[in-house]
Amino acid sequence: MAHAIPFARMNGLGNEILVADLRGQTKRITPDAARALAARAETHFDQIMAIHDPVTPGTSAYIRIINSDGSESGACGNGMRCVVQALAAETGERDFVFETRAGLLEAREREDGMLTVDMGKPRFDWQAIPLSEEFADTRAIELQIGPIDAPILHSPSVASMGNPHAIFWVSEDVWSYQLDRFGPILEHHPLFPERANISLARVTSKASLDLRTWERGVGLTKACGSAACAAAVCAARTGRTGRSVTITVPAGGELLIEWLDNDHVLMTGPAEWEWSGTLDPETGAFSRDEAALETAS
Ligand SMILES: N[C@H](CCC[C@H](N)C(=O)O)C(=O)O
Repeated sequence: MAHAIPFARMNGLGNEILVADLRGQTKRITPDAARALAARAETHFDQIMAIHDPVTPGTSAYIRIINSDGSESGACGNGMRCVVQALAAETGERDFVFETRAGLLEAREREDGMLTVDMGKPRFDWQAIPLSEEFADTRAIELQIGPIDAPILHSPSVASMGNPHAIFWVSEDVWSYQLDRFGPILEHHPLFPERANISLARVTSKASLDLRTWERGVGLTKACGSAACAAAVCAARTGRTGRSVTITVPAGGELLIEWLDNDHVLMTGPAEWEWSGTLDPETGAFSRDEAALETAS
């Protein structure tokens, strides 16, 4: 591999993340490389967080977010926590300002090792999400799946956290719905010209909810940080919860989401390093570091 770059396999509450270091060079991870990495069990991922040199002065890095189908997103909460943990370990710094396609965001590693990312301000206007037709009130839009007179899922809240989200409120266990069947249909629904992340949320108290997500460009994942933020703000906005919510995700872990008075959404949770290696950003060929292999064997 002539052009190998370092990367780390990590996860954020089970959301499978590759953090790739492209600082100091102009190369980008190609969609083909992303799909090749996603197709192999060892490197199968939900998102690649590609760290590039900063573009805007005063920022720590520019982060490109790549889904497993090779498409790009403006936000990835779980991946951003992984980036913070990796860079904090490398530099000893705790506070960072990152730039993504969706703008600037601040993040930090706390003393207790938890990672907090300021996911910015949610957007609720229909053009920002975006929707393909006008809805004056996005707290509940007209969209349903199942029989017309007895829909299985209906009236989602929609929001943008830098990426599009639809949140369907359910009263049964989030596992009792066939999200693997409905997810792809709703992700590609004509109402969402840029497709959408589709979540099922069950409110369990005024300060907690269970969440399961079908991710745009990926499929079912074990957790989705930006969906957790979207679900929390939509829950607060519709009076289902207060503005501070603990979200339980399928892998069993928890994220704390706080919607501050200044409209910013803070997400706090863990990240975990699994192993490191090098990869070719053009082909996706990779190898694991020997030290990691020794530890694993
Ligand atoms: N796993 C991510 C979401 C990735 C977003 C992506 N699926 C899209 O919007 O295309 C998260 O923790 O926020």
